[in-house]
Amino acid sequence: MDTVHTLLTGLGNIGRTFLEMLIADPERLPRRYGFRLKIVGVADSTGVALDPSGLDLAAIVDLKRRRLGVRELPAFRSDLNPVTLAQTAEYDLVLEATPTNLRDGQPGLDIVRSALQRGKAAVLASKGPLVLAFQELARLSDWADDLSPHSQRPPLRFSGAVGGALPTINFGRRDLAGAQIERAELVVNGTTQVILEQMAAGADFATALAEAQRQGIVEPDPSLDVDGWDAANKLVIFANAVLNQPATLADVQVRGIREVSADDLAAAWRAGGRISLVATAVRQTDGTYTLSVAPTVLTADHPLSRLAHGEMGFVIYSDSAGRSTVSSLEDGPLGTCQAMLRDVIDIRHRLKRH
Ligand SMILES: NC(=O)C1=CN([C@@H]2O[C@H](COP(=O)(O)OP(=O)(O)OC[C@H]3O[C@@H](n4cnc5c(N)ncnc54)[C@H](OP(=O)(O)O)[C@@H]3O)[C@@H](O)[C@H]2O)C=CC1
Ligand SMILES: N[C@@H](CC=O)C(=O)O
Repeated sequence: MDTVHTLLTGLGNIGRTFLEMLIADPERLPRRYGFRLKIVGVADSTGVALDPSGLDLAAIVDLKRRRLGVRELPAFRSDLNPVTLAQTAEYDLVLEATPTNLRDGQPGLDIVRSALQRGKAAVLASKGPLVLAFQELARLSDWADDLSPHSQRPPLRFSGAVGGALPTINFGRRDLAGAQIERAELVVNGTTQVILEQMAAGADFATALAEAQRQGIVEPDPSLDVDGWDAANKLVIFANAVLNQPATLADVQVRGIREVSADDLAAAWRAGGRISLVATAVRQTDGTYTLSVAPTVLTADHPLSRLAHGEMGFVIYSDSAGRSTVSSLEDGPLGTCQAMLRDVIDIRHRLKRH
């Protein structure tokens, strides 16, 4: 049985849920895919634990549920931080789920950079490294070879970073290959979906935000969701990864949901539609895309107007595939963890070929 030695950085809603998912069915990967994930290193804000023979996942989950840190673990390493862990440990793959930091992308950026520089694979849930350094990370990884299965560069995957289980990146790159995307409308922020639905049902903003937080989908800094930056992050990643446009946040016009009123919401719902925070890319005659994020009225005839219960979705118009609509109703952070797992399985298949 093959073993993929793995680091997991960030043990919050995503990192902890990922471990719970592994614990819930430990035989799923070996049975169906012929390999095991062995978590040899973890990191949270209290530090790093490392055990080359494999950490006790149940103990880590128990610790995090009690809001304690990895410094309590017997395998705690006071001489390491998350970046030096990625730089020095023996492993095959890093799963990165620390907070999205739009100032300098740290610590996620140096974790992923170090892993790729050492030829290790990386799977990200966090968006900061991709938003701030997509082109650099692409050059270090198999993105430089257009994800060729024959690439000798380490694999980089992040399908969960752009809408969790919603297959935004995979669909755009793989299933629309050969088509020219004319317009993409992405509803990829679950938090604002929940807030706007709760407010439409009569809740005030604070109560609506608290409900999204209870579901475990709000960013550590909720203004990233509410002010549109999480959706803008995802649009920047989509632009780089799918539209081949090396966009940055400066290229996106961003408006969040703070000015949406209960009256606006009620009017949209009464008319059979809804309001969602939509990230839009529109192809211009020169081949570039304009990028924007804004609360948008989706009238009853819009393909995404039926999204409900925090559901996310996208509609993409292309020259040859016509109109493609995909949606995903996820159970809190678990959908993102599934997306990370599908990335791991994809990577495993690629590495096995070499
Ligand atoms: N929640 C979701 O539904 C989704 C989240 N994401 C992305 O995944 C990432 C994690 O999100 P989420 O799990 O919700 O966030 P949380 O705030 O729940 O967890 C963040 C984790 O990172 C740890 N951490 C904070 N600072 C550092 C540091 N300097 N070094 C190492 N670890 C650190 C925290 O430690 P401690 O436990 O000690 O506080 C915590 O374990 C974010 O980038 C987010 O954008 C992507 C898709 C969906
Ligand atoms: N805060 C994000 C989490 C996933 O990226 C959201 O609400 O969608």
